Amino acid sequence: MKLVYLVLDGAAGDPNLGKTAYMIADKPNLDSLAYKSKCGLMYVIGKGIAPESDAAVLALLGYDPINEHPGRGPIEALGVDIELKEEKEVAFRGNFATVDPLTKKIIDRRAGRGINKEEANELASLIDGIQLLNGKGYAKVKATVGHRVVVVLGHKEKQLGDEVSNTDPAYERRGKVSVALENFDATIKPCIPLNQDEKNRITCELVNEFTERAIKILSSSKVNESRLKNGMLPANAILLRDAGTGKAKMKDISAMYSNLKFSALTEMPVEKGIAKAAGMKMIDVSSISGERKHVYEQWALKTIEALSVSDVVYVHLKGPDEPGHEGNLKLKTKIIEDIDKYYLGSIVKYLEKEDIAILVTSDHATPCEKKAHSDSPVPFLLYSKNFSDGDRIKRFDEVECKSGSFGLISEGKNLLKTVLSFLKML
Ligand SMILES: O=C(O)[C@H](O)COP(=O)(O)O
Repeated sequence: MKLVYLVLDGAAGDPNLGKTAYMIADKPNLDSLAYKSKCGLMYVIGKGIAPESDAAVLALLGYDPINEHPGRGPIEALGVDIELKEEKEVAFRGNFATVDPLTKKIIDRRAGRGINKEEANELASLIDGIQLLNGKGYAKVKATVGHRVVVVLGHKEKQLGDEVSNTDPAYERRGKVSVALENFDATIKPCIPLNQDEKNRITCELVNEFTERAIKILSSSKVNESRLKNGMLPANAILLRDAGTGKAKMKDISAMYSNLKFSALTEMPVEKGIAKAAGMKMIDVSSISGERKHVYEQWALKTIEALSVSDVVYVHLKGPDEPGHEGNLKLKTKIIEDIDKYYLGSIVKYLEKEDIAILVTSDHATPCEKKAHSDSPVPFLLYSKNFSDGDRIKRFDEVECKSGSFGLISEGKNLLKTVLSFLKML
């Protein structure tokens, strides 16, 4: 038996707030799969926790998202092949954002999301390599996808700690993980040490000086001059979150699951970094771009190819999350429909012919009404053609899956082992 593990990023919503994209979408493949599948609902990390994708994906893969978390900063750095010097460098996930340079009020946490690759690389190059703390410290900045950057702060002599707060007010640091906040004061926060350790204080000095310097340099950049001229928001600040030091290390995922072979198809640095740290075979999809129809059909082909060399193929599609953050229910629904039509439409017949199971879920809910991640439980379905007793659920959504035979899973970290055991793959 083999398994396709399909994660639709942020696709779930909260039916208590209104009809969700899953409920509205015309998704014949997901709905007919649900009818023949065993379904359920799941708190990905736990009730009351609105996870970021990093902790959520760790849980979906069976890691403890709190105690086995290598830190999002190092994960994103690994995702874009940045090596970290242990305890001499700290990595952060960053956002290009738009702020009022005087008040540090945040106008847009993502500078309107309209940053193209050339602009992002040009802006990053202006602050990459700046010296800090009178030459004792330094910054490395790498643009990744859209408004996202990886920032590495280093010190030439002193040890650095990673127990420091976020300057990005939208995510609150709780131990190794950050949780999404529904309400927050949209102002860049000072970075403060989370304990008295001297090395954390030094990291905070680096962060706060870097934040100030970045605003000054970016605000006077030619890129932002032309963005303003074209009526776009300037990307004149970097919001930092999820500090981590040292290489992202995780248990080898094959060793966790009876030496099953895992492959991964991912889009974003965070999922790429997790898959690499877990020891998965990375399937290169970087050359696939263009219209969603083409992208999803190509991803389906790559999934089928990966199945020839893997027992489990992890597929993480980012699509539905961003319109969730923008509150755009229409676009979120359309993207789910396109995934259903072009990805699942290209693979379901193959799975049935080859007797391959598929597990479909989300890493978290991103309800359009909240424009943020929420702790709402996410629906999942497990399909295998051998199931004679599917749940006869008519639609794949948050309401219908509640009555699925898997019931409500309280912690997503138990899902994969449960499913692999159920499929007798362990
Ligand atoms: O898209 C991402 O990178 C995250 O899931 C959301 O991060 P953001 O709120 O900083 O965009």
